[in-house]
Amino acid sequence: MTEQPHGGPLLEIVDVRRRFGGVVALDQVSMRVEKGEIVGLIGPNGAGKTTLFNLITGIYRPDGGEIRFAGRSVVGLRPHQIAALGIARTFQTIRLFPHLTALENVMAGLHHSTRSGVLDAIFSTPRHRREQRWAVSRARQLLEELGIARYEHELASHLPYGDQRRLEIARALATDPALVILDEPAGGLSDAERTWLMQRIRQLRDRGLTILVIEHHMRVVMGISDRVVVLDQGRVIAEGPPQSIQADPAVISAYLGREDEPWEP
Ligand SMILES: Nc1ncnc2c1ncn2[C@@H]1O[C@H](COP(=O)(O)OP(=O)(O)OP(=O)(O)O)[C@@H](O)[C@H]1O
Repeated sequence: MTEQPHGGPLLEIVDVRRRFGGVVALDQVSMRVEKGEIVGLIGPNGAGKTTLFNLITGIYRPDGGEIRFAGRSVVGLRPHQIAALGIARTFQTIRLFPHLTALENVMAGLHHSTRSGVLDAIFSTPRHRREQRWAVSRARQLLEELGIARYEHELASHLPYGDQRRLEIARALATDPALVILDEPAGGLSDAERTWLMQRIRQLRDRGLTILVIEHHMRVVMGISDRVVVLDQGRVIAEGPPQSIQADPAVISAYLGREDEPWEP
């Protein structure tokens, strides 16, 4: 993990604002994620959740406010620079390299941890061969940990949907991040797959990883989160442990009458 020890929260978002034309997607949003916790980010469709993820990971720039990771501002950094600081993410719509194998997809995530360059690769230097062996064995270990080792040589696009989601997580973990940002990891999964995912996310937290997760599926988000932050129309309307969020009148009324009914089991 690349983050330096410091006193404050691992991720700190202060008064962040972002508009798209006339739409105010985020309006003075502040929140924090402490090291070693799972924070769930919920809210009705269009609340601004994905926009916030895109600001944290450098895809968009905020119009105002501050985003600090391990005490340092990441505003204005490029996505790959933010990733190198120790933030990894998965996407709402799976983004794998479909024509690479499962193993190669994870190795792509390992790329920044290796030091050999193009010339090392062309001349197959001892350093390059050593690093390749290390990358293969680390990638295999991650496939094993995510329960998809049997697909090592399968093209990513040939994996069943739920296993593609697992592969995305394996690839995110390959960068050895301090913070993992998961965008609807339970989307499209079966009940059994969701239960497995919840256990796995808690195990990652227990091993010291910090996790920020957008999730529409309430059983999942309430089951895994240490804290839940609720966005509605670009503002934080509630924040607290899952039990208090489920009983919060502002949260219930934000969801009432919406299509994405939140409280299904
Ligand atoms: N690139 C963009 N261009 C224009 N408007 C955008 C863009 N991205 C987001 N928005 C708008 O910003 C608002 C917040 O969208 P966002 O996707 O962040 O919400 P969300 O909470 O992630 O929703 P969902 O749960 O449906 O994914 C919406 O009104 C959306 O239409």
